[in-house]
Amino acid sequence: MRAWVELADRADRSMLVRETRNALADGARWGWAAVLVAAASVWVARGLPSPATAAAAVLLLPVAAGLAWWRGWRLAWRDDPIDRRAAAASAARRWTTGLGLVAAVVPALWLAAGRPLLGVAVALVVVAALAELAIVTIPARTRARILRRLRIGARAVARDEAVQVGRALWSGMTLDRVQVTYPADWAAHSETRRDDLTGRLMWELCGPPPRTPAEAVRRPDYLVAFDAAACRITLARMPSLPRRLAARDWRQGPGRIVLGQTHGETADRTADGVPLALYEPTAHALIVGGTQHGKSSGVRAWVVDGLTHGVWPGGVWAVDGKGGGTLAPLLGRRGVHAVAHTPEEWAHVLEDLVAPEVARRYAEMLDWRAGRSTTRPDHPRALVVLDELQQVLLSRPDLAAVVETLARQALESGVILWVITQRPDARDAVPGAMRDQLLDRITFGPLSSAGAKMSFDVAGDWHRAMGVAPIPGRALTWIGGVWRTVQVPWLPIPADAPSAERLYPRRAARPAAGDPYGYGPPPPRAQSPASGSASSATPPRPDSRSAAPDDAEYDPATARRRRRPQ
Ligand SMILES: Nc1ncnc2c1ncn2[C@@H]1O[C@H](COP(=O)(O)OP(=O)(O)OP(=O)(O)O)[C@@H](O)[C@H]1O
Repeated sequence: MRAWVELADRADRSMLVRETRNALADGARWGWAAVLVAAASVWVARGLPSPATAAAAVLLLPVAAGLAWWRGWRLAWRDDPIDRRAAAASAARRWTTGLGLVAAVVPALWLAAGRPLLGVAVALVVVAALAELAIVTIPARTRARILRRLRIGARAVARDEAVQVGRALWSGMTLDRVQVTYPADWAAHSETRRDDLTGRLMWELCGPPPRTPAEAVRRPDYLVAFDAAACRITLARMPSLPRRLAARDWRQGPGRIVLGQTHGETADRTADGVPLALYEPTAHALIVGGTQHGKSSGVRAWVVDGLTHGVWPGGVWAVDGKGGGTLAPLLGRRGVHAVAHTPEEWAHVLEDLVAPEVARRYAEMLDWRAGRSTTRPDHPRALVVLDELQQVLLSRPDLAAVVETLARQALESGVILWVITQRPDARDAVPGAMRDQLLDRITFGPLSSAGAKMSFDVAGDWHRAMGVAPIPGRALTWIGGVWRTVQVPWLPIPADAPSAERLYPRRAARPAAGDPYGYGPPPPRAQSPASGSASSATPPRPDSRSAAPDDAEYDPATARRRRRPQ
């Protein structure tokens, strides 16, 4: 019994079984309608042979019509005309089925009474015709059903009959694009209203949220675009991406990282037929995703790509709060200042290496802007990766002040922060002061609606995050106001795959003796103006800036660009 129930449950969940059942049901109804019309035509053509049959038909048809009307009225007497019409249509379909059945079975029985073989042959022909009709009309009926579902969903949210669903483009039974037009007086400006409508349409198209990874991988991905001027929403299906993209040197030119393979229309360039999303970091980034979806591996690939393409001329520091070791292959590489795995190392890197460097740069920038320095500071872009910052602050709450200072001063100092977390919706996963600074957003795998909202609060468009499948390395990015789905390059660890070594920066010279982590000597501590730095000891007159070799405003991005190797 249990096995049967489980089998029935699985059949219910199977898209194929569901479509086949719908097709047979719909097809049978249409088939019965065809049989009914054919039977009536034959009957009329033969001159209404039997008065008794004619009388039965005359009686039966009004009874059927009356019962259909009554059923429709009873089912929906309280509701609006749309529901009433839908109920009446469903009742009419059932009655057509019943009458069609009578129209097919009665003559077959009548024939079979004297000539059984002929009766069986007629029955077989009817069944075959019905089955064929059901099969041939599967695509048309599936399309009509999908559009009907969208119409019902859109109207339920808009509460207005003027919502129109149309201009659909199809590939077979797959909906590639559809437009939903809403009335001009509909409250489309309200974010919750838009979210409701998009959520409902996505639900109708993609089904309920997936329960297993396999379901999620099969789930289609649609992009939603609002056109306020035309009062229109367009849902467009995203073509699928590869499940793995091997890392390589894409020759994207200096200063840019290859985020991954994306869809043709959002690609920045194509390399060997692969549409690529490129990234030139100018803001801090929040990187989010459930466990094992490829966050740390993706960051490793991007850091390495950046190091080998001059994106981080100021170098990289990494604080691995999980201590998982995914970033360990970066240790000792050229351009990598430090990778910290333990609480002592986190403190050393943040307090002794990163904080002084940021403070020094910040002081130089202030001196320049205040006119106290004649030399425009040259701050090559550097990167600090903070993986599971929550863990770091849990073990070392004393580092909170350093982290807060970083959040305030890093960007102005030409230092970019990448903050990685598994739980964007957890309280204190990322300190509030820092979170507001993380403008670029990247999520790996699917998110809960709360997680999606927290990750993409900047966009007000969070429902897009629901469509990304839990494929390792599959990410959704919100950078510079553009949504992109990418498959991030997979860069193995050289210890596992020695052939990957050539993609990493070369190893630096052996660490000096007495250097516990192999990080090299810390950079000089920042000196406050009061302590007598070169620039503050003899503050130049305000107009001395005009004598500077380059008197443009200080801009960390420009400073970084000037230093970028060609
Ligand atoms: N870009 C990718 N392409 C294909 N597979 C990947 C990719 N990135 C990661 N993987 C696979 O997913 C596994 C987990 O990756 P990773 O440790 O980076 O995930 P994570 O999200 O950081 O997980 P956690 O938060 O638990 O550390 C890897 O061991 C690898 O097998």
